[in-house]
Amino acid sequence: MAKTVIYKFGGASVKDADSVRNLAEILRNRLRKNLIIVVSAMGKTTNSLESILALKLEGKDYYENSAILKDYHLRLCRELFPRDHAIFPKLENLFVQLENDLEKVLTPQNYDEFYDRIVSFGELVSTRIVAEFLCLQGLIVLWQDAREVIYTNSDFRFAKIDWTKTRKSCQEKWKPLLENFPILTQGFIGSDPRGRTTTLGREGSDFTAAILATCLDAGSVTIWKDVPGVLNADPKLFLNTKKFDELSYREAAEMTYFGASVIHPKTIKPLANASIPLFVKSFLDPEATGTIIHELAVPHQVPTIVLKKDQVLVSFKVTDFTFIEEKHIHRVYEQLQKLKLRVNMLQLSAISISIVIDTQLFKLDELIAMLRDEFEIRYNEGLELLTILHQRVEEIPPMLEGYEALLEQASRNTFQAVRRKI
Ligand SMILES: Nc1ncnc2c1ncn2[C@@H]1O[C@H](COP(=O)(O)OP(=O)(O)O)[C@@H](O)[C@H]1O
Ligand SMILES: N[C@@H](CC(=O)OP(=O)(O)O)C(=O)O
Repeated sequence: MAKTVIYKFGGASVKDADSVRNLAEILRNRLRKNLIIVVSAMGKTTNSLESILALKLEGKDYYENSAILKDYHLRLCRELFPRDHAIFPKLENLFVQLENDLEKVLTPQNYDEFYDRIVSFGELVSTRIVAEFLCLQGLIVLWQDAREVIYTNSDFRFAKIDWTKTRKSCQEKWKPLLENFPILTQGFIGSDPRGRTTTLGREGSDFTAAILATCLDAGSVTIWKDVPGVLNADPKLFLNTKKFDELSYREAAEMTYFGASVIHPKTIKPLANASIPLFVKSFLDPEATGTIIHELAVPHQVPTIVLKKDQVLVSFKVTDFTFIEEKHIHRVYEQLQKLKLRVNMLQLSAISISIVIDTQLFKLDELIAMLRDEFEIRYNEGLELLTILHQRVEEIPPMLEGYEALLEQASRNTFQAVRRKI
């Protein structure tokens, strides 16, 4: 029996009617049984839903924003479907459901759970539209709810996969279906033991593709992007980028760890463990080869630049004239763990611990509140974390021109700086 193949289409590949038509063209010659198509929310829908949530939390009127979001999806559908198509009442129902959910009580305490219920809507609506459009084109796919197979714990917004349960349900529920039809489903979402909607972390649809691939012993995963493949820097930020034809799992994992947003950081590990190749291909040039990520003995050593925005540098200084000891580091890390904050860069001096973390609503205030009795705490927001892998010395100064470097560190293979525009 043919192995399952997973395709993942992100927000950019379904951002407007032409993009959805393009997706259908990509599938026209590729649609087969044992294919899962994972689709994200359309365009910047997840960001829009986050803005609606932020307004609601501040007690402000979000009606205009939700009307704009509804109008965006409706306009897209009007370009794709005849006026009397069943997608229109379906869309209407989904938006009524969103409005009802938005009317419930939101507090900082239930924010994460509320967030997951609301933002998952982006994927639920996009998959309905794409599935209906494919069927209209004679490309028959089965719409399936990812929450019926992707099981997680209840860490809302950053839910962890229950691999045993997920594998079992993939094998029992979806494997038989795949023998007859391709399945189209949502990225990014799952459900907790109480059936509540969870999400896997922003940009988590790539990870969904990897989870499904692992649990269904797939032959490959292809993520369709608006770039020719994985490049040695983000082409939206840097000129003269070079495409990797192939990368080892390790190299790709390292790039994503430091923030190369082309692939979600959790995607590589499960695929590497199961030796499932990951293809990164362009939805704008689907016949081009793209990048293959697989086992590769010889690493590239090509200088690779990764830029992570929205960073905060926090320094914890001991106040009692002692020096930094293990117990201080332990205290800071303990609190970071409680808040589920990951350290992107760490530097120790005799009297202080400096960490760089992603900006996240409420979390910095909470961290400071937890540790202010033990340390003198300072922080700088709105920073960028620059990482250069396989750096050449002459490449570093131009990267810092026009910037103030607040923190720098280098090893043989990696240079990092936290920078801010002067
Ligand atoms: N090293 C890199 N190689 C290619 N693209 C990169 C790299 N680093 C960042 N990117 C960015 O990743 C984007 C594609 O990822 P993303 O926008 O998350 O796709 P989607 O949401 O459609 O899945 C590209 O448009 C590019 O700007
Ligand atoms: N829609 C979610 C999940 C996702 O992965 O989206 P994309 O594939 O467009 O990065 C997000 O924006 O976070």
